[in-house]
Amino acid sequence: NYLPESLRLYISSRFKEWTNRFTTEETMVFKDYQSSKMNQLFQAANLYLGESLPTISIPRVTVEKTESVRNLSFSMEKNTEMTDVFENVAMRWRYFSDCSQGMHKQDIRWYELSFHKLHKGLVTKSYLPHILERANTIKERNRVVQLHTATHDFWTPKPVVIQHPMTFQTLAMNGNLKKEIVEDLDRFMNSKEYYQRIGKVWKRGYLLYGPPGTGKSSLIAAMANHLNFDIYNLNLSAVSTDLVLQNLLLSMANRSILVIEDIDCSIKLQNRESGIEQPIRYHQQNKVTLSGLLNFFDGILSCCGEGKILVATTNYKDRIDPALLRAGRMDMHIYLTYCTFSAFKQLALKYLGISDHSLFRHIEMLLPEVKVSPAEVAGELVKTRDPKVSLKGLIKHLEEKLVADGNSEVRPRHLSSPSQPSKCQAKEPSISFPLESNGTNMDNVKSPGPKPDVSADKEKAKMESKLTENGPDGEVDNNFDKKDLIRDQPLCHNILQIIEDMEKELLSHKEAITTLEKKSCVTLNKLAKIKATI
Ligand SMILES: Nc1ncnc2c1ncn2[C@@H]1O[C@H](COP(=O)(O)OP(=O)(O)OP(=O)(O)O)[C@@H](O)[C@H]1O
Repeated sequence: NYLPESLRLYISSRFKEWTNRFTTEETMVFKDYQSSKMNQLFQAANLYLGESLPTISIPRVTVEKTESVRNLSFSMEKNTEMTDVFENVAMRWRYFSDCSQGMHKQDIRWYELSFHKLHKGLVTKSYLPHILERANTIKERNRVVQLHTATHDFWTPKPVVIQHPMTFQTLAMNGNLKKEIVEDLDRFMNSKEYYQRIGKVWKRGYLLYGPPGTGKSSLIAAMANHLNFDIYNLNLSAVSTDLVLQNLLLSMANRSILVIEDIDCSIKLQNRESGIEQPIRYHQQNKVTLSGLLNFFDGILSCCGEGKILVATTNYKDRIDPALLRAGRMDMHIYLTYCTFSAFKQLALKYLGISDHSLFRHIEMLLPEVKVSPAEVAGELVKTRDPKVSLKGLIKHLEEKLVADGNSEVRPRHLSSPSQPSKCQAKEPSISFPLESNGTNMDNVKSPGPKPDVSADKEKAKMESKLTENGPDGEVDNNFDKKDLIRDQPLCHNILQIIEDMEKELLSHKEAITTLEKKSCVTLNKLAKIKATI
């Protein structure tokens, strides 16, 4: 205390210098944050050392398991040390943590790595790169698939961990198609150097299209699980401008799948060909345009990050602007179709644990005749665990659908065009024909025509009842007087018009009945054939 401080500091630094001459050890420090940025070497060391901690003898370790990782994580306790051996050289690691001084107190953490000074070259040139590479592998292995959604023009800060059980093993799909998709994904993932060599951006676009319930969302989940990629789900109609769209894309992590579901619902059809650039949403303040979207596919997607996959889904491929569909934007168009027998067998194995059954033959005959989605088949199979009961339920469902599909096409001609409604629609004919042959009725088939005008109907019903000498309920109307007609010219004119309308309507009913009879015969024949085969 008798010496001035500057002199004390000088003496202590010279003393350290002098003692260092005799020490053979060197130490590197890895702080968790460097200039307020996360230090990648600290993180890498954390993962790398954590991997060997369960295998070495160490008095205390911290173990944790969080939702965002797959496996247990081990880390060193404060002020403890361990030794790692790399190329026969001992590397001594110590872990420290402390509380920072100042206004905002926060934890600071750091590792110290000590080694013989002769091995400094080995540490910087080989050991540290090895740690970084190993940490990347561990990170990938530990990763769980997360779902990011965009709200208020940003990705949600807390993504949801998806534990979707759908994988390519459980996805029921025509064997070849599944194989082709998996091969395409694997080829893409292993082609980073190839893309670089040919000067192409490392990205791939898939268009999934097909009727509802044919497994488009399930396929996306299977892709994400296969690649262990996060999913970024983008609803274009919730994005306000092209600029926001760009920012959203730029903030996506690498190795992720961008999903745009129901792309046909978000984009104004043919807006390029018409020459008028329409916003995707029609409210005035929204300005995401098709050209914005194309730039987004070609430009931004091309320059940011690597290994990006884009998946767009639609139920109606023909509603999408061709500009979006061309190769380079959508490289693979995957049509997901109604349930085939091969897909059914996969579902039966998954849901009932059976690979064959005497009822399979019946189902094999029915499936090509019925438009049924895998989702519907899965819905039937999941109802009970008893294979026989479950398969019988499915057969009943398929038979009912077969009959309904066949008959729903049959309707009086004038009703099939909603833009030209019949003048005599009040009674809603034909739609609810009961099918006596098999007990199925058509009550659930919707009328395509507009709702009838009830007041006008009452008037017509009155006229018609007079003409037919029957009341609206089919009772005989004895008050009808034919002399009234001769006296009243305008009334005659109206009646003639009604007669013509009724004739037309009756004719169309007749046609419908004939077609229905034919269809019923075809359906009955089909069922008879299936029965006979069984
Ligand atoms: N190919 C399939 N293999 C196994 N299960 C399937 C398949 N397709 C559909 N399913 C089952 O049906 C459910 C609904 O299917 P999914 O949501 O994938 O269909 P989708 O084509 O995306 O339908 P939408 O067009 O209505 O969004 C799934 O959760 C899954 O259980």
